[in-house]
Amino acid sequence: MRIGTGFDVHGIAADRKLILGGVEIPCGWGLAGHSDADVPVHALMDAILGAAALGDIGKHFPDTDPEYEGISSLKLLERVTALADAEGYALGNADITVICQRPRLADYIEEMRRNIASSIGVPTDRISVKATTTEKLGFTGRGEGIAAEAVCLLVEKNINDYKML
Ligand SMILES: Nc1ccn([C@@H]2O[C@H](COP(=O)(O)O)[C@@H](O)[C@H]2O)c(=O)n1
Ligand SMILES: C[C@@]1(CO)OP(=O)(O)OP(=O)(O)OC[C@H]1O
Repeated sequence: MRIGTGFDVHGIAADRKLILGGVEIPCGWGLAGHSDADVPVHALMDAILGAAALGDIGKHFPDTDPEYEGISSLKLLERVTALADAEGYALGNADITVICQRPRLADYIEEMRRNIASSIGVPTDRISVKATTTEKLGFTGRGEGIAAEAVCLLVEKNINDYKML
C-alpha cells in the first residue's frame, strides 16, 4: 500500500463556471485555470500521482498545452487512474476536503463523490468529499479563492479484492 497527499488552490474568476467534483455549482462566478479548474479533483490527482511517485499534474498535463484548455478534470482523473494502474496500483480510498467560505457545498457533496468514483472506476464508498470554511479568515475566508486537499491510499491491484477496514 502507498499513501499520497495533494493540495491545490485556484483564484476566483468572475467570468467562469464553478466546477467542483465535476458538479457545476450555480453561484455566478467560477475559478481561474487552464482546465475547468476543478480544484478538489486536482488535489486528488496529485495525491494519486504522489502515492505512485509519478510526479504531479503539471508534469503530466502542462498548462501550456492547448489540449488541456478547458478540459474536464474528471477526464484528467481517468488518465491519472490509468497511470497508477500501469504501475500496478488501484485506489483503495480517498478523502478530499474543499476549503471555501462560499458557496455552501453540502447539497452537492454526494454528486461529487459519485462523479469522482465513476471517473476512477471504484464504488462511491471509497471516495469521501468534505467541505469546510476558514471562518472568514485568510484568502479562502475572504472569498479570493478555493483550496482543496486530498489524501489517498493506493493498493496493489493483485490484492484489490481485500476488504476495506
Ligand atoms: N463551503 C462550505 C463550507 C462548509 N460547509 C458545511 O458546513 C459545516 C461547517 O463548516 P465550518 O467551516 O464551520 O466547519 C461543514 O462541516 C460542512 O458540512 C459547506 O457545506 N460548504
Ligand atoms: C490542470 C492543469 C491542466 O493544464 O491546468 P490548471 O487548470 O491551470 O490547473 P493547475 O492546478 O494549475 O494544474 C496545472 C495543469 O495540470
